[in-house]
Amino acid sequence: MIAIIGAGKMGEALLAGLLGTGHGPGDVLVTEPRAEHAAELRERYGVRTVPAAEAAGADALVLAVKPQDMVDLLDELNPHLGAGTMVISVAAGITTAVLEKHLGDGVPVVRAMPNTPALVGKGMTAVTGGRAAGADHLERAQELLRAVGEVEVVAERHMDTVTAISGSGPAYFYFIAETMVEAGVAMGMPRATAQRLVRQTISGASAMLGESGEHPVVLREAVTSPGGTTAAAVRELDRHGVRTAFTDAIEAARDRSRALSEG
Ligand SMILES: NC(=O)C1=CN([C@@H]2O[C@H](COP(=O)(O)OP(=O)(O)OC[C@H]3O[C@@H](n4cnc5c(N)ncnc54)[C@H](OP(=O)(O)O)[C@@H]3O)[C@@H](O)[C@H]2O)C=CC1
Ligand SMILES: O=C(O)[C@@H]1CCC=N1
Repeated sequence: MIAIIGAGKMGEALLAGLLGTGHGPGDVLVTEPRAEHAAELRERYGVRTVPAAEAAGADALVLAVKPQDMVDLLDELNPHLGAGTMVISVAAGITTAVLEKHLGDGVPVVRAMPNTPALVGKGMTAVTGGRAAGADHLERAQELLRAVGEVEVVAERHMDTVTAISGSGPAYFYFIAETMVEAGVAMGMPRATAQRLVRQTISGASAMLGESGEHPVVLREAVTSPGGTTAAAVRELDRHGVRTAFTDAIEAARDRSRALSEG
């Protein structure tokens, strides 16, 4: 049995992803404190919603509450954890040491960082195990998360960088998509046309990146005709320091993830 505590944006994406890839609604319990949202989840997914104390007995317990709510939740769960329960936290910044401190030293914990494309089975998740998590726990966690996309095992020291790159990463692409649509509209293009062009362009570019195995520089060079439009556009991006802005943005996300572990 899998239990998910916190069915917000990420918890629900994992729930929908798991149910869409072979897990039955009878295999998943959900804890959601807001009665109205809990009723929606029961209606939409056919899952059972239960109090946290009951979810704590599941074989795999996924914690998807905000980092700021995590310590209170861990203290609440501590007395109710099942003997064989493995805890998987997806919270940004919350270290395995914090999880172990509040759940007990012998509890197998896995820190994971998924992303919202899990909703459509295209997630990218990085995982790292705590002190009591053996190879079998890490394998079980990977198997569970592979249901919603790809999984990579990383050393814990990389988890804040993972959070900044793949955890927050989808937002950077939506930001670019939004900017491209608005640019088209500003130049007089109907909004629906601009949206269609941008959606298919980003989805096509990302399919090429995923399927060709080429470095992004090679793919960008193939679009950049000598003396052409792309070269003019890239020169403007460089003039405005977009590369530096992106690097600074990713560093800020990493630093925010680190700060979240400090409460
Ligand atoms: N969004 C994303 O792309 C990603 C998020 N994450 C991580 O996932 C976690 C959740 O983020 P996100 O989904 O964006 O945030 P949301 O605010 O959308 O979700 C948090 C959910 O937790 C619920 N909740 C709060 N306290 C409890 C509790 N004690 N028991 C059960 N449920 C509770 C909230 O309910 P209510 O609304 O009623 O308060 C809400 O539904 C964070 O730790 C974040 O770092 C990780 C990777 C990507
Ligand atoms: O914005 C956040 O804090 C979460 C973590 C990664 C993506 N969303």
